[in-house]
Amino acid sequence: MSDPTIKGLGAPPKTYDGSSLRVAIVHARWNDVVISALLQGAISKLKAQGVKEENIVVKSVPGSYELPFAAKKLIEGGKTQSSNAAPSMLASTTNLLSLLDTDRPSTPTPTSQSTTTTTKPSVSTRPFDAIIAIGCLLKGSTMHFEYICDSVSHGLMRVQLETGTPVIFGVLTCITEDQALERAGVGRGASKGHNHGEDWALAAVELASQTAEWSKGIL
Ligand SMILES: Nc1c(NC[C@H](O)[C@H](O)[C@H](O)CO)[nH]c(=O)[nH]c1=O
Ligand SMILES: CC(=O)[C@@H](O)COP(=O)(O)O
Repeated sequence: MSDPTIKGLGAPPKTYDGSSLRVAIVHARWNDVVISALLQGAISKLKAQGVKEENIVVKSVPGSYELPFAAKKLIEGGKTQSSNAAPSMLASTTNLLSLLDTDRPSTPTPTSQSTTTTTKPSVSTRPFDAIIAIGCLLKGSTMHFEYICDSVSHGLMRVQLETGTPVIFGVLTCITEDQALERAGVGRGASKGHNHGEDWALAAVELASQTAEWSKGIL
């Protein structure tokens, strides 16, 4: 019998509160069985960490190759949306919110802020505190997989370093379908595996919370 594995994520130094955070998830649509499970895992865990539904924006792109570009545009769009939400414009936040609303039918459209006339900046138009980029790359018969894995991993790293907004690497790079299904918690064998979307949500809340403190010099 083999030794038990030592592999795995250690406990965080503290529990992070996501109630004031705004998070965007951008996901590819390739290999949708896996993507759907990862997306649901990420959304449920974000909510469990206190992130409000109206502060979770979900967008999709065709494939993983599109993720770095989309992540960067969402970060920029969140900043633009925030600066547009000046007090004089808050009466029409319905229009502003529609620019970056979820396109996933299962995630309801935010309504609670749509008629506000307060002069306090709305939490739903603040810049994104973190992005989760979700994709599932499966090895085929050509070098397509290798090129996309390489560009997407480097691209997402570059986006977070250039923008200062954490970008969570939620891209599975799998040789077999079973590897992908098990990492989405929907394995076909006796063990369903573990949904890594949940881990990515935890990473997003942790990095967003730490970044907010570190940026203010709270170390
Ligand atoms: N084969 C996979 C792809 N391929 C599509 C590319 O990501 C891209 O959309 C296309 O080349 C157009 O730019 N995408 C995945 O996410 N997963 C794959 O297994
Ligand atoms: C989109 C492609 O280039 C496609 O032919 C890749 O094929 P494979 O996934 O078998 O490498």
